[in-house]
Amino acid sequence: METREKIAAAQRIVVKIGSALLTNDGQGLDVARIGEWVAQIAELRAQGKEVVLVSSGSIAAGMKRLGFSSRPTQVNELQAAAAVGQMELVGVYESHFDVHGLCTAQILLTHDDLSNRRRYLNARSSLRTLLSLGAVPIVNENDTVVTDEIRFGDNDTLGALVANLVEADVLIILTDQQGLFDKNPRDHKDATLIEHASASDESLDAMVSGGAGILGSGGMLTKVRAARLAARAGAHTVIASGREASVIIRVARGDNLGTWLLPEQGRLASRKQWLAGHLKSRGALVLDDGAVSALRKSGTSLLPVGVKDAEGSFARGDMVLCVDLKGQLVARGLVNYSIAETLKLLGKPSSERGAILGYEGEPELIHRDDLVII
Ligand SMILES: Nc1ncnc2c1ncn2[C@@H]1O[C@H](COP(=O)(O)OP(=O)(O)O)[C@@H](O)[C@H]1O
Ligand SMILES: N[C@@H](CCC(=O)OP(=O)(O)O)C(=O)O
Repeated sequence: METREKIAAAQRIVVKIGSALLTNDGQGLDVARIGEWVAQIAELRAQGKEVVLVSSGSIAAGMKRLGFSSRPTQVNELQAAAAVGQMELVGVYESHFDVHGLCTAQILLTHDDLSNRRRYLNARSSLRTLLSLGAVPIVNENDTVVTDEIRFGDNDTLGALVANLVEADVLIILTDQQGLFDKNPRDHKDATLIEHASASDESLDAMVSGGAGILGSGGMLTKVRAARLAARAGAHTVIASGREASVIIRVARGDNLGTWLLPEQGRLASRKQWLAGHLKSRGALVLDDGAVSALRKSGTSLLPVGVKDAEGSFARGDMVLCVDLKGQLVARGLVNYSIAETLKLLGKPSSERGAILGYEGEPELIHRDDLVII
């Protein structure tokens, strides 16, 4: 029987509240319920725990204000709705936290902010400073400056990246369902709740087809993936219903509520966490079986001799995917050579690189410190 002692012992918690829940299925922001979650977060703070809130709801709130009856499809309308709604959202949070004597801080992040190592470190330092000063950071995607290609889109992924950023022990994802079911409960009355599973369990993916509700963006699949991302930093994830009384307090004290997704491995080094969360790649390297097994079993660097093919338009220092001969993802890493140079080095021993390139360069295509196995 699994117990949730590790969750009860958590010192740093990220709470993600989804759009479907926050807006009470489209009826504008559910101000009363937001007040209940805030009171629970204030109680955790009083217990000495640190909490970062990742809150959706700007687009849904802005839609109501601007009179849209359904979620706009045009990017500029989504951006306008987010700009209007974010004001209301943080205003509601601030007035509720103020009642408990807690100060709030708004953090709006984009994909670029977390992909760029320097900005990532800046965001991490700001969040840690805010926590040390006793403020409650409220994070959302900076929807007004992102277009579809570079959006996180759903806030589950953002929640996991924030959990990695602050090295949280637990990520609590509140949504409009009791947790993860073995099939979508909106369509299947006989769906049963999964009480706990390993975050890396691939059989979970087949349970979550069917996408998001009318207001949410990611559905359950992005929550399962977020749990996997958080697990890389050693964090536990609990997916639970935000409509349960005292849900945040109960989950945080280790009650058996919702779905608990466990990390299997220990914390990855901080640089590797950043690599794992770095979602946009510029190309791919196709590895032979020997290279795949060297990476997986021995944790070695990737040498040109084990690479069969390269595609994309990457430059030195860019993120590339490493796939096996069947196209399955094996690793991600920062490549030492451009695509043109990589194509010249394919399959060659590293000792020949000077003669091939006309300069010495590094022996590895990707150094093991810049590589994260998937
Ligand atoms: N296996 C599943 N278990 C629970 N919910 C599921 C499952 N598969 C799909 N869903 C859907 O995921 C929705 C929650 O995701 P979403 O609408 O994105 O919410 P949020 O805004 O809280 O992120 C649920 O309302 C449900 O219809
Ligand atoms: N940044 C968006 C959130 C997108 C969204 O709805 O995400 P999710 O709550 O994960 O379904 C907003 O504030 O509207």
